Amino acid sequence: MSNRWSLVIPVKTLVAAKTRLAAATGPHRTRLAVAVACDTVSAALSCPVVERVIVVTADPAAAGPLAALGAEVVPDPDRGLNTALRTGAAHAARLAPGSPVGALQADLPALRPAELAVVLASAAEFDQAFVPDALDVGTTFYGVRPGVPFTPRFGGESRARHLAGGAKELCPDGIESVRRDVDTPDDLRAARALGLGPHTAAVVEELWPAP
Ligand SMILES: Nc1nc2c(ncn2[C@@H]2O[C@H](COP(=O)(O)OP(=O)(O)OP(=O)(O)O)[C@@H](O)[C@H]2O)c(=O)[nH]1
Ligand SMILES: C=C(OP(=O)(O)O)C(=O)O
Repeated sequence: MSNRWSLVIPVKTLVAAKTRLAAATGPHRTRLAVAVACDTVSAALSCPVVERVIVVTADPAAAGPLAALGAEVVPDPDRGLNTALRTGAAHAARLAPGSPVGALQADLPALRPAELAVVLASAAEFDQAFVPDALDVGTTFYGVRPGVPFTPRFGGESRARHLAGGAKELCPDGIESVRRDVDTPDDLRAARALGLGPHTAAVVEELWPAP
């Protein structure tokens, strides 16, 4: 039994990823998607209550750099986001059956380890818990205590589905970086204002130098 978390981070095949940023990023879209995932995974691995990060992806161009950071990579069966998450959680259960398991979106480029630690400490008090995204529409984190079925309901308006599924909603002050996922240029501006991780900052500074 451990109170440190196994976190599953799903990374979509890059050719299909971050399409809402396509017009803004042109040929740099997939490079930005990898940078964002690298910052998310790095911050998660730096969080003291995270035991391991399991990345689920079918894309070798994402798998390589994320494994180099210290993530374990599990192949994606390519049957959608929630199947990818369940696949990662099953891997976690084999490695550490007594540990809590969480799913964290890969598009949190401003993620701060201390804010993630606040979320995980709070989530550990409930059978199932989740964090709504900054717009209160989607979800950025969903997690369960050891022994509780892992039932992610991500995709689109998932906040309402996680609530309906009985998960406790966590949104204390001071976890902005955990809630700030990046799908659109406006999201990227908001994440930049919070403070981007180094991989994303390097790409963003190159594409849109600060005045
Ligand atoms: N492994 C895996 N990850 C996925 C899949 N679908 C979405 N994701 C991941 O789930 C998170 C949310 O993805 P979406 O917002 O739906 O897709 P996106 O690629 O980020 O953005 P759009 O193309 O603009 O929708 C991101 O971390 C994605 O990488 C999937 O089928 N498999
Ligand atoms: C997949 C989700 O959201 P988004 O497409 O906004 O990243 C979600 O919030 O469940």
